[in-house]
Amino acid sequence: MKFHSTTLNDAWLIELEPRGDQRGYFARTMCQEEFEKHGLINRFVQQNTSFSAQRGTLRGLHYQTPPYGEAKLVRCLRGAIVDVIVDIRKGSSTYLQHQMFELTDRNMYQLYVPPGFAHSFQTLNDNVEVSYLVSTAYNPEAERGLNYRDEQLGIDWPIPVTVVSEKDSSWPLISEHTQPLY
Ligand SMILES: Cc1cn([C@H]2C[C@H](O)[C@@H](COP(=O)(O)OP(=O)(O)O[C@H]3O[C@@H](C)C(=O)[C@@H](O)[C@H]3O)O2)c(=O)[nH]c1=O
Repeated sequence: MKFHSTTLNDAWLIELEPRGDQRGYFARTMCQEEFEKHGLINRFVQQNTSFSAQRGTLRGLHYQTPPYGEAKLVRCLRGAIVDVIVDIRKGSSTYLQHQMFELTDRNMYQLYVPPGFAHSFQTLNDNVEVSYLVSTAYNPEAERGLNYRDEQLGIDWPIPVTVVSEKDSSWPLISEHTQPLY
């Protein structure tokens, strides 16, 4: 695995290193030792998969409040997505900055999202499957979101949003929060 730093503190774009032969390829997608060497959380408690039928579907931006913050390791198994993450850690020098990454079933990239980040993705084609590991169990009481239309975030979604859950269209704007986000 190759670890590429991003513009955001502690978030990493991880490039798989496939070993090819006449059958196809083999690649590691997570390695406790290599993750530890790079200072990444290397213990995951849940693996999730989601399928989105329609191009333009948006999920997010989601996070869990402390002490239930999660690291996520995200990979697109079918189709393509743009994955957008936002640093919501108040003391961080990249606070409220976001970055967008294209993850596809071909490009061998996966994204490591540290705790204290809001996470989202938009699908770039129909029938998209995304799989991700998380380091903390799902806790509905700690579940929060940023609004994908929040102008303060200024996210330039690459294509029109076609499908979004009611929950995700109703997250408050950052300016409406009276407490720190994270
Ligand atoms: C996340 C999650 C949801 N659920 C349930 C709640 C609900 O009934 C159904 C669908 O949940 P959601 O609408 O939150 O699914 P979704 O919008 O796909 O949520 C996911 O979005 C991406 C962007 C992330 O970063 C993930 O961590 C997760 O929050 O599944 C679980 O049972 N366990 C879980 O771990």
